[in-house]
Amino acid sequence: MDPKRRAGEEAVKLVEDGMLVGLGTGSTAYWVIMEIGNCVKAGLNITAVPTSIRSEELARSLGIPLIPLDDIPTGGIDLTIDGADEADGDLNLIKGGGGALLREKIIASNSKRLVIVADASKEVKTLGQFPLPVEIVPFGFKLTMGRLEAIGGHPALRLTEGDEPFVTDNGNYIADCRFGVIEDAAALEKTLNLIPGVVENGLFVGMAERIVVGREDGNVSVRERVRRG
Ligand SMILES: O=C[C@H](O)[C@H](O)[C@H](O)COP(=O)(O)O
Repeated sequence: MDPKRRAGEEAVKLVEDGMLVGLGTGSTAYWVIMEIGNCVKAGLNITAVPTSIRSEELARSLGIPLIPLDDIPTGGIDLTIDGADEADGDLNLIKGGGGALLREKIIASNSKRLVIVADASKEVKTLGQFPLPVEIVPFGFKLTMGRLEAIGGHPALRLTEGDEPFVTDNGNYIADCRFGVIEDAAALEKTLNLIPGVVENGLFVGMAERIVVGREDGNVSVRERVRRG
């Protein structure tokens, strides 16, 4: 079985009756949503909120009950299960390879628990090999990219296969940045979000509670965040 599928199915064991569940985005979260769909068909009673239009469509097609975000209290999501592009030893993450980082971060920051599903390729010692997605507004995007360049981000505008700017679910662009090794993810996250024109960035610092990793040998490993201080 695909390691991503194995991780997804294992993580869904954390979903309990009555929960409000955040549905992630991407090829690993796909398996989470599929498995939640199976559980709902088998009688699991949950409601869910999606992190992208793609995940919303998939969830709807599977009959997973969705509720509008505006109908839930701040911080009211019980559990969100989502993928990641990189996860370091402290479970700090790079997300947004699929362009869903803004909605994912809003959902994650309103979740009591964030559980990450991944295959082993996502585990890294230090973040930064995967280009860091930064969501920027189209207005003045070249100026904003100049600011990202000035702080060492070497930004590249994400393009579609047709060479048009990739547009997020929120109508924005993505600048994929190469900062090299990211020693202080918390500081970089803040610095980026202070640049006018930047909406959000793909660094998720101190948010994930645990990571469920599907491995090629058929095993699944679970690692929890060590709380410091
Ligand atoms: O924008 C996309 C999300 O952050 C994904 O969760 C992330 O890119 C990981 O996706 P995948 O599981 O497909 O590698």
